[in-house]
Amino acid sequence: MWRRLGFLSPAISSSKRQNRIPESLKLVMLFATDAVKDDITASRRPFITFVLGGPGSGKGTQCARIASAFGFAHLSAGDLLREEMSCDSKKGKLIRDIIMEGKIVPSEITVHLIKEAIMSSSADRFLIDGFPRSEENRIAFETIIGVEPNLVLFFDCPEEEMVKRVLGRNQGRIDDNIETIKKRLKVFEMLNLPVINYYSAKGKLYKINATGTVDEIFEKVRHLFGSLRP
Ligand SMILES: Nc1ncnc2c1ncn2[C@@H]1O[C@H](COP(=O)(O)OP(=O)(O)O)[C@@H](O)[C@H]1O
Ligand SMILES: O=c1ccn([C@@H]2O[C@H](COP(=O)(O)OP(=O)(O)O)[C@@H](O)[C@H]2O)c(=O)[nH]1
Ligand SMILES: [Mg+2]
Repeated sequence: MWRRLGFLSPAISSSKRQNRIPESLKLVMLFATDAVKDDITASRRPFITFVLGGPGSGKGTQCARIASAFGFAHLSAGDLLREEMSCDSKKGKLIRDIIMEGKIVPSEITVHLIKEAIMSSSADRFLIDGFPRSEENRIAFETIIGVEPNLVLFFDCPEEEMVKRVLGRNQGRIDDNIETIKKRLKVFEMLNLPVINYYSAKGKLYKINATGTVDEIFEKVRHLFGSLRP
């Protein structure tokens, strides 16, 4: 059942550049001592699935189905950020500006929100939807939270289909417009594909062809989760 995928073709040759860790994040990592990590991992070791794919590939839709069929808690990084963005604060405004530009919010903000959400849940299995979006995100999560994902799902969808879906989403999102979508697709290719390649090389990636109906795609996902014993 477990398909081990080889390397996907590297999208860019400059992934090293993307690995640079900003000084502010280095400091957070320095203080991510074992005591802090133990917050999450001391009493339990939750089963963690990262759910990746470009904008409109169907991550949120499939996560909702997986959550209800297999008892996972669904944490959408984008939803957590949008909630924080609605606060009338400096941080809220920073997040809004970054999302509007289709860029990636600093890792320490996103990892903190995910950590809080995991800690306030009693679930033993989590879907982390739309994260990590860059190698820097991935390294921050693994350093600060202190665990690696058990499984990484990648919804592989042609750009044309993703654009069509996002433009039809109709949820009033500030980033669901053609200008921002173009930027998000570039960011996905430049920063997210290296993360996908990383987990592929580690044998943790499960790639799903995300074309077809929601039911057809869920059938493939159901097959995978049905074979797991988390
Ligand atoms: N397989 C599918 N076929 C057609 N439309 C879909 C499919 N899966 C999701 N959608 C629709 O496409 C839009 C984007 O889906 P969503 O799950 O929000 O994607 P993502 O979280 O990856 O951005 C939504 O309006 C959703 O209803
Ligand atoms: O870990 C994350 C998740 C999301 N975002 C930002 O939030 C936006 C929307 O993310 P979401 O996952 O909701 O979009 P989707 O891919 O589902 O359309 C992204 O384009 C980014 O600007 C981010 O910076 N870090
Ligand atoms: Mg989504």
